[in-house]
Amino acid sequence: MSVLFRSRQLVAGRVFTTLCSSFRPKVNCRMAASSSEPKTNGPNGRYNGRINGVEGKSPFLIGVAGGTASGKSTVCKRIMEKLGQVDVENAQRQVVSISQDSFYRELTPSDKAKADRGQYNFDHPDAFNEDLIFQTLKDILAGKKCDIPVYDYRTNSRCEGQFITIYPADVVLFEGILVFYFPEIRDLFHMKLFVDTDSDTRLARRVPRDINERGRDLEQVLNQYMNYVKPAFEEFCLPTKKFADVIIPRGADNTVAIDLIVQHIREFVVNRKQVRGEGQITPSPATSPVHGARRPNTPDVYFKRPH
Ligand SMILES: Nc1ncnc2c1ncn2[C@@H]1O[C@H](COP(=O)(O)OP(=O)(O)O)[C@@H](O)[C@H]1O
Ligand SMILES: Nc1ccn([C@@H]2O[C@H](COP(=O)(O)O)[C@@H](O)[C@H]2O)c(=O)n1
Repeated sequence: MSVLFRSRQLVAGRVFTTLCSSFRPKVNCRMAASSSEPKTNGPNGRYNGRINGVEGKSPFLIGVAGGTASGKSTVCKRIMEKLGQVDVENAQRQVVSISQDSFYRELTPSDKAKADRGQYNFDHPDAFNEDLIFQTLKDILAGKKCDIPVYDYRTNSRCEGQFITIYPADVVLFEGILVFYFPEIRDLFHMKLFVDTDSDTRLARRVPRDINERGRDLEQVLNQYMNYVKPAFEEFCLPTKKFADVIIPRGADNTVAIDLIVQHIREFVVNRKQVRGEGQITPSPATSPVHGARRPNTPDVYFKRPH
């Protein structure tokens, strides 16, 4: 196994400076399933000697942070595509992606007026409903079905009465600019990714996106960027890069990094389904395992707890 990881590290080059420690085997699931063994507590005592602490019912929760327009949602989409999950009906999905933007606080009338003038700081941690994020992720980890608010950037508010239902899944991706900012939330993730795209590229992507998709004009986008987005990125988002297990330079262009992450997810899912005696996740034909197919019954494919 260590040979495999060493060769993976060489393939990925500088991308995976922390990946090796993420993959370091600490719990063999076959052993962990035994009730006679000593219990091994992970962050928040969640593991307790079993996969995610609840005998395979809890999803593998992945946090995906990074600056605005770094490609967080695109990376999540690529991961889902490679796992053959994009065309799967919502209720049947084994891998789901949720945006932190769904958890912006409802604005007071005066804040709403500020937001309409581009003078509200949506990049400050206070703009997010931290308690709702925490409770939602706890519910997801408990295997509960959850309703996530739908957010409308054009009105700077939630869409009244509209929710996306998240059904219990094997893997949940939670992406956003400040997903690693709040310690209690950060500690919930089993794996933490940081999408590291250079700031000129991010601005060049944000401008057309905000104009075309978020109903803004050029002046508003640039003012907001200079007054709020850039300073908040430096103060609140960038310092959270140090919490990442895997840093992904160039975002979705970095197919090597994405393939390695997908491989890790697949190993988790395969192992859990073995433990539960179920079928396996269906990879899309486009999926390209970095080191080729591996036999699912051999011990080296059992999920290795990342922390
Ligand atoms: N690798 C890429 N090459 C070109 N455009 C990209 C790439 N990744 C993302 N984009 C575009 O940049 C914009 C922001 O990407 P997105 O994934 O939504 O970022 P984030 O979720 O970090 O805000 C979108 O318009 C997206 O289509
Ligand atoms: N009403 C809003 C809410 C958020 N924003 C900006 O969105 C950015 C976060 O989303 P990304 O997809 O870019 O990660 C954040 O930088 C906010 O400035 C907004 O403009 N309006």
